[in-house]
Amino acid sequence: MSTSEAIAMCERYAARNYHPLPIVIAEAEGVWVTDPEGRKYMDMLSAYSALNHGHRHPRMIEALKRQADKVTLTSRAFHNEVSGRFYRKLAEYTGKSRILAMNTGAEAVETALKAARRWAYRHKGIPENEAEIIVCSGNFHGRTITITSFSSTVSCKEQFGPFTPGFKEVEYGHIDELKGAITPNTAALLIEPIQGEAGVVVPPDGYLAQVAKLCAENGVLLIADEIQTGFGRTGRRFASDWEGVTPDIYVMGKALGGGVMPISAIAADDEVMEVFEPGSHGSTFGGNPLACAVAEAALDVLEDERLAERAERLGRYFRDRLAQLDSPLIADIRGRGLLIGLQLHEPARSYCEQLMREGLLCKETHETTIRLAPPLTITEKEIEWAITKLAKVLQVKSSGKRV
Ligand SMILES: Cc1ncc(COP(=O)(O)O)c(CNc2cccc(C(=O)O)c2)c1O
Repeated sequence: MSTSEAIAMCERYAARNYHPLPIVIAEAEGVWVTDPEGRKYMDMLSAYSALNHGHRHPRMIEALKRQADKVTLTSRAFHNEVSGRFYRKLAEYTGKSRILAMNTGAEAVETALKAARRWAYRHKGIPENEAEIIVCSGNFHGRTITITSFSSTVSCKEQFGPFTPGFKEVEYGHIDELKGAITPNTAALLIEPIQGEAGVVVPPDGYLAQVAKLCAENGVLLIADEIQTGFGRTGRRFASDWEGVTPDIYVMGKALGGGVMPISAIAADDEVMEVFEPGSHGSTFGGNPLACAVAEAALDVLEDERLAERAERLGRYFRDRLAQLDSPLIADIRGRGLLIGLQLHEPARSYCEQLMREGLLCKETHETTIRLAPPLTITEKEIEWAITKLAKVLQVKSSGKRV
C-alpha cells in the first residue's frame, strides 16, 4: 500500500481524534523507520516515550515470539508461569512489595486513584466518599472520564461532563500552594515528576523532595506518574530518583512493554495494595503472560544495556549541542536525560513538518515546544545527524553560525 493510499484509508475510516503528520511508517528498527516508498526517517518521538528500547529490539521480539509459541492469555482466573516472575522483577526494580498489572497508562492511573481512596477510608479514617486527591496544573494522566475530570486542558475535557468529584488542583512547582491545599480529607497527591505533555516541564530543583516530605508529614500518599518518565527516559530508573524520592505508589506504562506490547502497572507496599481483595479490581488482559514475558525482557535490557546511564550521558550531549546552535528561534531547552523540550518563539507545527521533510520525525506539544525523545539506544553519531537537520530547519549552521 502506498503512503497516499494508507493516509486516504485512515482519513476515510478512522475517527479524527488525532492530527498526524502526513507520514506512513511501514517498517522500523532501532531509531529508524521507513515509509511504504522506502524513504528513511529518524524517530525522535518514540511513541511518546514508549520506545525507550528502540523499534523491534531483538530481545523484545525474541521474548514475544517465544511466549507466543507457548501461551498468550489465561485471564486472572488461573495462574501462568510468567506473570509471577515479572511481578517479582518489577517489585525488585521499584523496591515495592507488590505489583498490580493493567494494560494502558490511564488504567494504571485509575488503579492508583482507587487504591488511594480505599486506603484513605480504611487506614486514614477519612469519611467515605469524602477523600480528596490533589493534582497539578498542566497535568496529563490519560483520557478516561475521571482523569479528564481533573485535566487542566480545556480541549481534553470540554463537553465530557459531568465530571468525577474529589479532585483539587494546585500550581505545579509551587510548594506553598500544595501546603495550603492539604486538608484532613486529603488522601493523595498525583504528580508527574517531569510533566511530559505540558511541554517537558521540569519543576524547580528540590520541589519533588519538598513534596515528598510534605506528603509524609501529612499522611498523604504520594502517587508518581512515571508512565512517560520511567524506565531510563530521564537518565535514572525513574525521574523521582533525581531527588531521591520514593513515592508510595509508582504508576508505570509505555516503555514497560518494550515498544512491543501494551502493559502498565502500579507498584506499592502491602498497606496500600491490600485494599484490593479478590473481585475488587482487574482487567481481562491485565498481567497476561505475553505482555509479562515482553516486560520481563524489557526490564532486563534496561539494565544489561545500561539505558538509563546512556540517556543521561547522551541527553546532556544532545542538550549541549542544541544550545550551541544558538538559534534566535529557540526560546528554551528543557529536560532531563533524553526527554527534551525545545521551546521556540513561535508555533512549532510548521517546523515539525519541515523536519519531517528532512527525515526527522518529531511532534509539537503545547503549540511552541518540539519534544525530542529518541529511543535510548540512539548513538552520538545519530544525534549529530539529528542536529544537522535541526540546524538546517532552525536556519543556523550545526556549528552555531547563522546561515
Ligand atoms: C504521564 C502520562 N500518564 C498517563 C498517560 C496515559 O497513558 P495511556 O495513553 O497508555 O493511557 C500518558 C500518555 N501519554 C501520551 C502522550 C501523548 C499522546 C498520548 C495519546 O493519548 O495519544 C498519550 C502519560 O504521558
